[in-house]
Amino acid sequence: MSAILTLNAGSSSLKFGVYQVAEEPGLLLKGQVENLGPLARMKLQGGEAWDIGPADHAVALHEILKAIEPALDGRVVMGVGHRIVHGGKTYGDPLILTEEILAKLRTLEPLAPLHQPHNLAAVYAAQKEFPESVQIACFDTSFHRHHPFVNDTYALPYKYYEQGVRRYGFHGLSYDYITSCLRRDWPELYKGRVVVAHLGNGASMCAIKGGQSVSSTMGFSALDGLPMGTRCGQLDPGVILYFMAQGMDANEISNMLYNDSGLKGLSGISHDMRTLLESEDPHAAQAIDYYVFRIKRELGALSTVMGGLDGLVFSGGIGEHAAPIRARVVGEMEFMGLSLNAEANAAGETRIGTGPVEVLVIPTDEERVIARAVADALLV
Ligand SMILES: Nc1ncnc2c1ncn2[C@@H]1O[C@H](COP(=O)(O)OP(=O)(O)O)[C@@H](O)[C@H]1O
Ligand SMILES: CC(=O)OP(=O)(O)O
Ligand SMILES: [Mg+2]
Repeated sequence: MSAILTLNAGSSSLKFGVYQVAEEPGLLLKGQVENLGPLARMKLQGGEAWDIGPADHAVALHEILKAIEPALDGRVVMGVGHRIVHGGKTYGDPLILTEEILAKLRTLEPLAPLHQPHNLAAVYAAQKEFPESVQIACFDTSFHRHHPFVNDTYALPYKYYEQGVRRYGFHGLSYDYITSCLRRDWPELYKGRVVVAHLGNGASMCAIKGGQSVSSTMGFSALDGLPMGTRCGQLDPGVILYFMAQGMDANEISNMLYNDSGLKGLSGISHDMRTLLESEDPHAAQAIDYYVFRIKRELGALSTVMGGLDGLVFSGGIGEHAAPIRARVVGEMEFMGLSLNAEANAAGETRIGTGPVEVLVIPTDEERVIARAVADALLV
């Protein structure tokens, strides 16, 4: 008997899935270590959750390997699928990792410092733990690889585009999953113009037309676009020049933009939307206002790119669970044909709009997209 393991290192979590090998992989166990930092928690799908104390990605992986043993129940892990956040301009489709490819992926670490090093560390750990398994990379950038040039470039000297300074876009495994749900359950909408808002600790939005990514709010790195838990989102590059002129070096600037900005930096309270929504501090309200403002701005821009909007889908930790954020976005975009069914939104239903633009909440499942890719590789 054999099994598939999936590992998905996000910026605040390490998510995993264990599946039976099949064309449509059969789920055996799913869970995550969330809130990485001093107070991390292990959570298994279906309820069980426990504190594991301080945990970085390495400790989380160790805990996960312990937690999956009963689910494996003697099955041999034949394939481990990894979310690899950055594939650069070379890598798109899922592939079996070799030392040579891993070396190339390591060169992309500076472009995604909150993810890529942890993604690759998980590959080495899995190779050691399951020596008979193949390691499959599934790239977060892949869904966006076919953007039209105008959505793929910056207005820099062209040689930098050729060097790979491009708008890659991320959260592609999540968008891929949501698109597969639309194709199955909302076939008319699937053919139309949809904006998906993946609002997790990292956050981006994507314009998807006829099932294809047209434009994403994220670009060269996972910093651009929406403000996030600790990342700044869209920023005038002049601000970076100003910091440099003040004597800050690249590490200091990077640390500020990736770790100390976004909801955390603006509120001075927390990176976690739950804490901000509960807070009465006016700085929490200001950070939420900015968050909602940017989502609305991007929704307008992405709709324009597609020539209109047929549906908006919320996903990711905040998109799936923060009803007040959804209510504000939808309520403040009525002029574009969005309208909220407040009861359905508060009750956590899938369909929360009253039309004419469809508004949906679809929980993402990056693990399933990864598991399908591993099954494809194992069953050839
Ligand atoms: N009930 C909730 N209300 C508001 N925000 C929530 C809620 N549950 C989770 N979140 C937010 O979701 C974030 C985690 O989202 P997730 O997509 O799992 O993260 P990651 O980017 O690490 O994959 C948390 O940081 C938290 O801000
Ligand atoms: C790319 C990215 O920001 O991922 P996550 O939301 O999982 O941190
Ligand atoms: Mg994530």
